[in-house]
Amino acid sequence: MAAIETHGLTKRFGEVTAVHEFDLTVEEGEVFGFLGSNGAGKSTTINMLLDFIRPTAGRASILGYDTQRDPQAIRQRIGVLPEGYQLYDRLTGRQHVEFAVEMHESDDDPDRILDRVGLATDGEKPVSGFSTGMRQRLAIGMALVGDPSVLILDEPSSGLDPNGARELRRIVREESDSGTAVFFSSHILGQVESVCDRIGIIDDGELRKVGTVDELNESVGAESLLVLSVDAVPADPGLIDLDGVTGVERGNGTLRISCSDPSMKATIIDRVEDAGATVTDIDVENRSLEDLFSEYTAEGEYA
Ligand SMILES: Nc1ncnc2c1ncn2[C@@H]1O[C@H](COP(=O)(O)OP(=O)(O)OP(=O)(O)O)[C@@H](O)[C@H]1O
Repeated sequence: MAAIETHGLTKRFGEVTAVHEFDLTVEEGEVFGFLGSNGAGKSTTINMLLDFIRPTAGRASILGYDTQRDPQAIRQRIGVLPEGYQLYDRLTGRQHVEFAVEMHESDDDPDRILDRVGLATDGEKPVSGFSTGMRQRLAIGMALVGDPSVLILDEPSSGLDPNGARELRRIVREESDSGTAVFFSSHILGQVESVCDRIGIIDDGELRKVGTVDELNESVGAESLLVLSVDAVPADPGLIDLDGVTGVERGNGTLRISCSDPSMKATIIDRVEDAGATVTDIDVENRSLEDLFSEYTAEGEYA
């Protein structure tokens, strides 16, 4: 049974389509990176999975339970690090974990949880004295309570220093090794790339690409980036209409053209010169996953 499954999941807020027809499957034990820049639709998707908001269309299930019909059954089986979680300054770290243990009716040992997130010696301190990273660790610890089958982590690395981020990756891998599916939402490629089995890139409410890191690297490796220096950037040389051209970015005196068919380079240069520009230099760069991500997320830069 899939850990998370969505079919045509859609959410509109008035004119804004925050999530458009997402079809996603996350398998048991899989670490799925949900990658997108601010406003891409990540939190809206998570809020629908948690039944905090209702979809405009489509449906979702977690561990076979429908998110709208069986939210209670889902809550008992998942751990969540929500966006904008709240901690109580007066309470200690340990009290927070104890609270989570009670809520889950679990028999987890709070000290073991605190130890897993590197707060073993800070458990008796009030949270008011916690740094941002310590708060984040505590919130992650609370999400681990009850041995969840699915972990949903919204921007789990925010506030963590490099050590904390490494510890988080270790925890995520441990959870995955024990069969827990992890839905890891982030806007930082490096954090997703280093720990996730598969990545979904979302932008502007659309799921643009899904694959393993290797698959995504392969798909982008087939592409090259042609950088043309020009005396004047032509208004619209119509490059995007050419077969094999997947993106065009206009810069100051440059045109950066993503192109999946290397034999198109001469045609592209002809088009640019036909549009009245003189090409003064030509450079070809290999593409990386980073480029793919920025291509899908750089607002309005690629036409
Ligand atoms: N309650 C709401 N009412 C109106 N628009 C909303 C609402 N919630 C989200 N949106 C819009 O939906 C889009 C997706 O927002 P969402 O918060 O899901 O993005 P995100 O990927 O989680 O970004 P961030 O990392 O900044 O939280 C944005 O355009 C946002 O402005």
